[in-house]
This record gives sequence, structure tokens and C-alpha cells, in this order.
Amino acid sequence: MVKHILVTGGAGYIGSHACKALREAGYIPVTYDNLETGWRDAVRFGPFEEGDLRDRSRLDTVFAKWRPQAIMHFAALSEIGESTRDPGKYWRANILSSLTLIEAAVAAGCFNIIHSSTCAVYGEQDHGPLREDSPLQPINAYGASKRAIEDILKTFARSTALKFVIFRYFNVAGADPAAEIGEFHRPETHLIPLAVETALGHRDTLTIFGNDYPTPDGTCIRDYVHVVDVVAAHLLGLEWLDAGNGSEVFCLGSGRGFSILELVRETEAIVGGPIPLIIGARRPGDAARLVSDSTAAEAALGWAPRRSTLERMITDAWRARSTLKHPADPS
Ligand SMILES: O=c1ccn([C@@H]2O[C@H](COP(=O)(O)OP(=O)(O)O[C@H]3O[C@H](CO)[C@H](O)[C@H](O)[C@H]3O)[C@@H](O)[C@H]2O)c(=O)[nH]1
Repeated sequence: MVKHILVTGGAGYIGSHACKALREAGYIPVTYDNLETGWRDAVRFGPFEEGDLRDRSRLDTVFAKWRPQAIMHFAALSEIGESTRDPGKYWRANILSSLTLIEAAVAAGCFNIIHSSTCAVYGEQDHGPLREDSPLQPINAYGASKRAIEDILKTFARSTALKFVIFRYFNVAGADPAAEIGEFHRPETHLIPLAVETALGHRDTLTIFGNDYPTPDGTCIRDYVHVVDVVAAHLLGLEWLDAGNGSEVFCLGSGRGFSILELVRETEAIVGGPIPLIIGARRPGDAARLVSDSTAAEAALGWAPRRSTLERMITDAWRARSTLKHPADPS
């Protein structure tokens, strides 16, 4: 029997890549998205149900119609800068939507959920690579709201039949290697798309948010992981829950950290154009260094970050950006 998976945020960047992977693996991904930050054009691999996660009766209707076997919960507001400027917006959107979804799922008897968490739950830490048991000390409302959703899931898993796999992603990057879908935000705030667009000459400059961090070149260090590797982990997570395993939390990263300047230089080399830089102020809410230890996901799920080299991520992002029309642009 074909399995239906409810994909919240399926019109967004990671969600649309997950839908493609699900479809290729024989599932039917049912996208549920309010199109606040996602794109109708990105929903290509299964049915679309437009709706807001805070709308319980709409969710009940969708659960009754499709009877999904599991949920992949990508939908969230996810801009660290914006979450620092407007924390209330993040608490309202992320907590209320996740809580409503979880209650609707349990009421509908849909007990398996794969949840998108983030390395932003860790905040500023001065020891080595971050693991599942590293302390959670978020320094922005985005990370704090994601930590709270993890807690909500844990309490429901204790009191109901709900089971979860929580993936804490590090910096998801790259795009579908076939360039059928890509990463599109409006406004764009993420480093790799901005660097690629600048190297292509679509933007005049790239501003680096602070070069006085306690890192070797003074710019922030991040662990970039290919979106294709991230969605591959989600399929393994589905199988993990299907096989009767218990709820788990896994970090998903490449295990390697790169500074903003290293990433800029690599993008210039790959795309072949200069990236004129402006050194700006620090962006509030940014940690100096976030690098994963993803050995737990590798051991339990058999996952590996196969495509997560900077070269592949930048190349795939570049190809998608050059091939696809931005969904916000007029046709
Ligand atoms: O124009 C820019 C954009 C970004 N940066 C810097 O580049 C790094 C990466 O920034 P991104 O905005 O690309 O990514 P974030 O680390 O802020 O955020 C990403 O990782 C987070 C976890 O830390 C969340 O999961 C979030 O949703 C995801 O976008 C940061 O140090 C940021 O300050 C710049 O210097 N200039």
C-alpha cells in the first residue's frame, strides 16, 4: 500500500526537497503549507493542501482525507535575525503551529513525526563539536522556540502513542542536483545564496556580519550540510520509526566547520566572479562557532553526509539559481 506522508512546509526549501525524495522512494508526500514563506511552484511531487497549521479544523479535515502514516514537520519561521528583532512573532508562529499539529496528529491516530530542529538550540558554547547531549542554551528566539517544540514533543511522547525523530540540522545548503527545485527566499538572508548571487553579478556586495569573533579569521564558523543529505536522513528516520524503534534526537551536519571568509573564497573560485565584501556589524543572535558531531545518526540510521562538501553545495546552489526562475519574479 502506498504510504502518504504529511509534509508541513512542503512548499519551502527543505520541505520541497523532502517531497522529491519521498516521491522517488515511493511515498506520496502531501504538502500542507500556508505559502507565507513557501512557493506554490515548489509543490510538484504530490498533492497540495493550502492551510495554516494554527487552523485546527483545516488540519483535522486534511488528516481525515489523506490518513497519513507519518508527518515531516518542516514548517516554521527560521530567520535568526528576524527572530531577534521580533521574538513574539517567532514564539507565536512556531509554538502554536507545532502544538496544534501535534494535537491534531494524535487525535487522528497519526503517531510518527519527524521534526526539524536546529543547531540554534545550542547557542554559544566553547567546547568541541556539538552532540545530542550537549547543553541547550539558545541565544535567539528562533532557537528557543525550536527547543520548546522539542520539549512539547517529548511530553506528548510520554503521554500518548506519539513517537518522534528530532533532527537538529546545522546549516542546510545546496540544492537538488538536477536543479528541478532550489532554495528561494524573499528576502534572501542566507549566506550561500547571497554569495552565489553576488559572484554572479546579481548583487553588488556581500556584507559580512562581524569579523571580530574569536575564530581564526574573525568570521563566524558554520557546519554546512547538503539539503539532499538532510532529506535522506528523513527517509531513514521514517524507516527507523516504522521498524518500531523509539523516539530519538539526532544532529545532522558534515562535522566540518568553515568560516564565512573561507566560504566566500570557495564561492568565488567555483562561480568565477568576484564577491566584493563589506565588513558590517555583528548580527545579534549569532553564535561564533556551530559544528556538529553527527556520529549518532551515522551509527543508528546508517546515515552519512555524502554530498556535503563545500564544492558540491555551492555548485548545486549555483546551478539551481542559474537554471530556475525565482518563484517571486513575474513570468
Ligand atoms: O549576508 C549575510 C548573511 C549571513 N552572514 C553570516 O553567515 C553565517 C551563516 O548565516 P545564514 O543566515 O546563512 O545561516 P544561520 O547560521 O543564521 O542560520 C541557519 O542555521 C540556523 C542554525 O544556526 C538555522 O537553522 C537557520 O534556519 C538557518 O538558516 C552567519 O554567521 C551570518 O551572520 C553574513 O555574514 N552575511
